[in-house]
Amino acid sequence: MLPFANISIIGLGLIGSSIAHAVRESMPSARITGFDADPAVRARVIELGFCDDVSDSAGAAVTDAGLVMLCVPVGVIADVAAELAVDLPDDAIISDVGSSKEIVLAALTDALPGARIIPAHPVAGTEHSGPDAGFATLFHERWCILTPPEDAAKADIEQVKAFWEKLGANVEIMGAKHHDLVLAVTSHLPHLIAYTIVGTASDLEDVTRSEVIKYSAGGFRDFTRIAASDPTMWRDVFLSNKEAVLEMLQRFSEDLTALQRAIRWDKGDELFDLFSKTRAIRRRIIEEGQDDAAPDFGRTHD
Ligand SMILES: NC(=O)C1=CN([C@@H]2O[C@H](COP(=O)(O)OP(=O)(O)OC[C@H]3O[C@@H](n4cnc5c(N)ncnc54)[C@H](O)[C@@H]3O)[C@@H](O)[C@H]2O)C=CC1
Ligand SMILES: O=C(O)C(=O)Cc1ccc(O)cc1
Repeated sequence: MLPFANISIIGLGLIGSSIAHAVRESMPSARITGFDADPAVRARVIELGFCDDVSDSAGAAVTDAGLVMLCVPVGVIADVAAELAVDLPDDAIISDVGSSKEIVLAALTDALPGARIIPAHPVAGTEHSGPDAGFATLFHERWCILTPPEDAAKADIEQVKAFWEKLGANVEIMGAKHHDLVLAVTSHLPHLIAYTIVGTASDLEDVTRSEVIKYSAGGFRDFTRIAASDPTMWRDVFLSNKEAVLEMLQRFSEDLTALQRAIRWDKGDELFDLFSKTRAIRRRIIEEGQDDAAPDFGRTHD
């Protein structure tokens, strides 16, 4: 049985379009209605044909929905929820794919009192954005974390879980606050480090830009991929998960200072011990078959 017969997707970029492609593949009889605030995106989605209907307002897109999936940057979720509030059917489940969850849960609860809210975060993506970037297999064997409010109906959680499993994801359920702490270290901090390191390299006066490009082997190249991620989306992630990101950044700077000291004072044993520990972590990830599901260094989709 289909988890949902009518699915509305608000925001038709990388994640929204990937969900649409994946629904088309795994639930071909489900009807997909889309909306995006950008008219150029709407026009492109009509050309690409991955929605059955493209509406010209968020409200019009949700009137028949069983599931509404908000696939917009976290910073506009509250506005979008307010925009569609009067048109949201009483029995629809509203969900999202935002990378930080505590703020999303608060925004949806405020804007849509009494609604059936089951936030989600597929821990899968790429550095690309827009409706051309989506693909049906994005969620295969990747984690999708649901962060339902404490009073959510079990049946609603199960229905959204079944939906993501149909798209090929493995589903985990956790509290929004815990999600934000975990993702701060596994995804948000790595992105922040990538943005920093690529920025630092491009600022160096005695290394020309062409040398940075020419010799960007291995590690640095992986960082440039991450640092090419969407600026709007990542600005919103850092501002919406401020507390956890700052906490992890504090720990990271302390560890960096310790490493700095070890290099300065020739503490080879300390460096060797740390690098052995980190190598063991990587090997465990590979052994457990999680290298593709790990968030998310070095993963490319071309
Ligand atoms: N990019 C990634 O790898 C991942 C992103 N996410 C989350 O998914 C969400 C969407 O990200 P992407 O698809 O990558 O971004 P994207 O930039 O590819 O798509 C976002 C779309 O939302 C539209 N939009 C912006 N404001 C809107 C509004 N007020 N009403 C309707 N549409 C609006 C934009 O025009 C754009 O087409 C974000 O919340 C992000 O945190 C989650 C997992 C992975
Ligand atoms: O492209 C990568 O390596 C990513 O890390 C993709 C990604 C970006 C944001 C998320 O919330 C989850 C996954």
